[in-house]
Formats: sequence, structure tokens, C-alpha cells
Amino acid sequence: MSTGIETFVRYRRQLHQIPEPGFEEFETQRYLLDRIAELPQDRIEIRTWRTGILVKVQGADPKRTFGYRADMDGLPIEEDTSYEFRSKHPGYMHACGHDMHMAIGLAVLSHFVHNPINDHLVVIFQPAEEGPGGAKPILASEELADWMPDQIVALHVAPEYEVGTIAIRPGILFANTSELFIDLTGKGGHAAYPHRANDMVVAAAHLLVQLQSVVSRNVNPLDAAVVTIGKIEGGTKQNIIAEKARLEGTIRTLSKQTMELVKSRIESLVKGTEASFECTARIDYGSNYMQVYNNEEITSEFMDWLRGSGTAKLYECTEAMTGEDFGYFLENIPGFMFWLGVDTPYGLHHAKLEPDEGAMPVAIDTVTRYIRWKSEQPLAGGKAL
Ligand SMILES: CC(=O)N[C@@H](CCC[C@H](N)C(=O)O)C(=O)O
Repeated sequence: MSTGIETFVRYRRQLHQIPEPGFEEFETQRYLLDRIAELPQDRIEIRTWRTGILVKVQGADPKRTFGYRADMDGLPIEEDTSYEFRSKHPGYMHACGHDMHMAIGLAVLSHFVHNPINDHLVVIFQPAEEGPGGAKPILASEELADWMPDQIVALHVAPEYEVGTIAIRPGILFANTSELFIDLTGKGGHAAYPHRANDMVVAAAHLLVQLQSVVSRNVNPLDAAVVTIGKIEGGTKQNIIAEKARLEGTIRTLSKQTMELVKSRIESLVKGTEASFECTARIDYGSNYMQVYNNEEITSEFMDWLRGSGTAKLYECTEAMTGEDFGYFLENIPGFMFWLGVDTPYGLHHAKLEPDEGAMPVAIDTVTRYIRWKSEQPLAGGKAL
């Protein structure tokens, strides 16, 4: 593996071409293992966990372990970028920057293999961030147990910030999330005999509108919550009354209490739908993600370091209603996540997302210099950080 930025930009483009769903990142895993095999092997150990990869770089005189985490999965989006290196997997796209997160991970790994520090480094390539969530099970895995970092860092591309900007805040950065799947079952029938059927397309339409009242009428306006239904399905043909309908969405809140309130209101509305439309309903909350809570002390220290380092312009941002299963890492390991400005008019999860690759050297420089600096700080009173 050569070490110039053009190498990692090339890797990002190659990864961009092979987006895969969560826990099916087989080609991605193979690609990363091939790149990791090109590194000098004498100071690294490699483990796989499902479709993920853990790589440990041995420190010269280790007292602690630093971690960098990159997510690996793509999204079910038909790409509509102007790239020559568009996705080769029909219907799938890296529309959340995970291709860049992984390429930056390879660069961080390569940097510390070639330029050792005293402490250990573990780079974690984690599957299934978009769902159902790889962070929680990888944290519980045997493969990570004896390599558990003492401090961990991750980043996420941010279309709304200029290249050269890092946005972060101590404390909560991203929301608590819960997926939401509602299945309605009524009685299908002939389109011309509505009185003999219970139409689940109509029931779903009413429920969809009622769900909009949860945030606007049940959540304190000074609190924050989102209920988004991103997909709705129902029926089989234009002249058949639909027996079944399904709503798929996500709930976001900045506190666990609000998550409970939102879920209990949704459950009441769904019960009401059963009564009103004489149907049965089933709610499935899919996967839930812990909020991303940046360790206040370490994040403030990083922000002070960043102001002095000049590797990027610091912006202290507000919380976002995005979700990230990196929250589970931060529940267990002190550390932080930051937004990396990639300056593009289209947002995350958009078919035209084209993050500016000029952000890659900013991230690589910041992460490697920060970890090196942190590793050189004396340990106070036997503490790991
Ligand atoms: C950074 C980002 O976009 N993350 C995703 C995480 C999705 C979690 C889960 N599948 C859900 O939809 O609740 C996001 O949509 O924020």
C-alpha cells in the first residue's frame, strides 16, 4: 500500500463502486483485507468478525489502546451522481459517506504502521451501521474483547460544512433512534364492493396523517423529536381493495423519555386505527440506536487541541437528529465523533451525493496528528487517558 493521498482517494472510489447492505459487505470486506495485506505485516494483527474487520497495530511501548471506527455498508438507493466511478451494484449506493470513512480508516492504519507510536491502535471496520446495527454486537464479540480501546474516535461526512471544517460538540451529538414498522391487515375485496371489505390503503393513509400529530401535538415544543415514514406499501392492483398495508419509518429523539412518549402515542394511534378500520395491526420497532454522546472532557480537550493544531477549522455545532450506532461505542468507551465538512449541495441519503474528496487529507491529518499527540500526553495517576 503506498501512502500518498491519491492512493486513498483511489481506494475511496473503488469502495464507492461496491456498496452492499448491512451484514452483506462481503466484497467490501475482501477489498479491505486485500489492501490491509499490502501493508508491512510485522506490527499488525488482523481479525474478522462477520463482515467486519479489526486490525491492531502494535505500539512500541504501549500503555493504552486508541480506536478508530469506520462503518462499511451502503444504502438501497439508485445512484444518480455524475461520477465515472458510479456504483456497480444496481440499486445500491454509498450515499452516506461510508466509502470515505473506510478509505480514511485505511489511511490512518497505514500511517501508524509506517510511523509507530508508543500505544496500540485498533482500526475497526464495522458492518451494518444503517441497520440493523453492527456496533452493539461487535462490542460484545470475542474478537474485540481483548483489543478493547481505551479511547475511540470516529467521523461522519457532513455535506453542509465547507471542506476544511470539523464540526463537533461535547455531549449529545446525534439522536436516539428507533426504526418503526407497522403492518395493517384488513379484508381485501373487489374495488366495486367497498362495503364488503376493510381497505388497508385507506387505513394506512389515515394513520400516516395521524402520526404527524405526535411531534406537533404530544412532544413539548422545546424538546426535539422526529417521526418520519419513509416507505409505504399496500395493495396489489388498482381495482382490488387492499387487504394489507405497511408503513416503514424511523423515530428520533434527544432523550430516552421522549422516545418512550413518542412510542406510547404511536401505539395509541395504531390501536385507534384497529378500532376505526376493523383491522389488526402489528408494530415492530426494528433496531434502536443509542444517542451519540461525546465524552465532555475528551471532546473539549480535542477542541482545544484542534484550535491550536491548524489541521482544520473548528465549528461548535448543535445536535443533529441523525442516528449512529457509534453511540454504543461511546456508551462503553470514552471518545467522540465529529462531522467532517465535505461541502456538497445534496444531503446524506441522496442519490446525487458527491462528497468533496478534498476533505480526506483534512480528516487523515487531524485524526493521525491528534492520536499521536494524545499518545504523547503523560498518563495522570495511572489513568488510561
Ligand atoms: C448517519 C446516518 O444517516 N445514520 C442513519 C442511521 C439509521 C438507523 C436506523 N436504520 C433508523 O432508520 O432508525 C440515519 O438514518 O440517521
